[in-house]
Amino acid sequence: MKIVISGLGLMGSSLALAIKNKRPEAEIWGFDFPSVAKQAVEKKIIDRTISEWPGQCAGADLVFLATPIQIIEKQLRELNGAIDRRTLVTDVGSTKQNVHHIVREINFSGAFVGGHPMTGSEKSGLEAANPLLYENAMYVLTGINEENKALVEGKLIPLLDEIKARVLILSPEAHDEIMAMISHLPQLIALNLVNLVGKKNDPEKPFLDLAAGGFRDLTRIASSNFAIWKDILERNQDNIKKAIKELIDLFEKQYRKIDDLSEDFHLANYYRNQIPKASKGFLHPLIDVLVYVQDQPGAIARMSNALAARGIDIRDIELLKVREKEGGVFRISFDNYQQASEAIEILNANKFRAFLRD
Ligand SMILES: NC(=O)C1=CN([C@@H]2O[C@H](COP(=O)(O)OP(=O)(O)OC[C@H]3O[C@@H](n4cnc5c(N)ncnc54)[C@H](O)[C@@H]3O)[C@@H](O)[C@H]2O)C=CC1
Ligand SMILES: O=C(O)C(=O)Cc1ccc(O)cc1
Repeated sequence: MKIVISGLGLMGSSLALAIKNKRPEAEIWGFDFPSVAKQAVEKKIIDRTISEWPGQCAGADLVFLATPIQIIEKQLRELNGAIDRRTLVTDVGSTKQNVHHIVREINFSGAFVGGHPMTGSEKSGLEAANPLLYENAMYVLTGINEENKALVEGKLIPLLDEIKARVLILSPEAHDEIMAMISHLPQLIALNLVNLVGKKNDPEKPFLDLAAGGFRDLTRIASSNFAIWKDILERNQDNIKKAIKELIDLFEKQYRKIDDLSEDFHLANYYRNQIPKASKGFLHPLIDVLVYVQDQPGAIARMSNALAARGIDIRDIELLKVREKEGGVFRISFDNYQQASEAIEILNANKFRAFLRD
């Protein structure tokens, strides 16, 4: 199977690693700026680079576009005429009506289905790649039709199943409306909250020093990369403006009855409990613990066995830094603070150095 991934940043590199883990026989071709593509080959994230774009995409089984949204749009136009309907092109962009609009407008020569994995992070670039990023993540597909159905069902969905993503089919319109509310509005809320408080911070009144769990939970994504968000906000601006208005209305109501919010708390508790616990949800970030591990045989097994023996489930793991002969720093992530603190206790008792990540 020949798979092309354009854009070897957080989403593209993580996808490449996940596919390679499950399908070692697949040939993964990567496309990015030459320096990035070269690094991706050196780190064995991809098998080979595309040196002639779009020509070398011809004959591929699958092409994933994982660049910023405006580049996805540009590359769709470039691929037009270079591939035929035997190649299924899909993207991982955060908005969907825009890409379907282009596919219709140019009468795209390949097969196309929209995609949006509901996973990611505030980090970007190939260094942030994580082979487990797609595991248990919802993965939206849009615009399945008679023309692309056989390839979507025969090639794309089986691959997504293998990397343990959970496919959900939506219309591009429903996708963009939902994203405005559950992804794009939260991004703006995080920005506003951090900026509001950050501007007031001074030595006399150290707002930021005191910012604890709730503030941190709500604002992790404030560190996101504007290069990605610029396009998202532009492409989904109508839905986002509607979402902002609705939020302002809610705030105005609360402003008028700040002493009587029991109903709001009641409802919020009820809805919050309905977010599926088993999937990587936006409002359910994992709690990270950093662990120093000596470069000794079996050290990782000792770490995971110690936690498994006490019934603590590691939800994600990543090697952050490694020095030969000295060992490395692992990020291990847990479902909640309680499990994370228990894990820290167990690991420290087992002679690891573990602590909560800021
Ligand atoms: N960051 C996140 O959490 C999520 C992002 N997405 C979507 O995934 C896409 C990629 O986002 P990330 O991986 O976060 O970004 P990133 O910044 O980590 O990676 C983007 C990659 O595209 C490459 N690129 C940029 N312009 C290019 C060009 N002209 N030609 C070739 N390569 C080019 C960059 O060099 C970089 O390696 C975006 O469309 C975003 O909307 C979707 C879900 C989650
Ligand atoms: O880090 C997080 O929790 C995110 O929400 C990241 C993210 C950013 C953009 C998307 O389209 C999807 C996910």
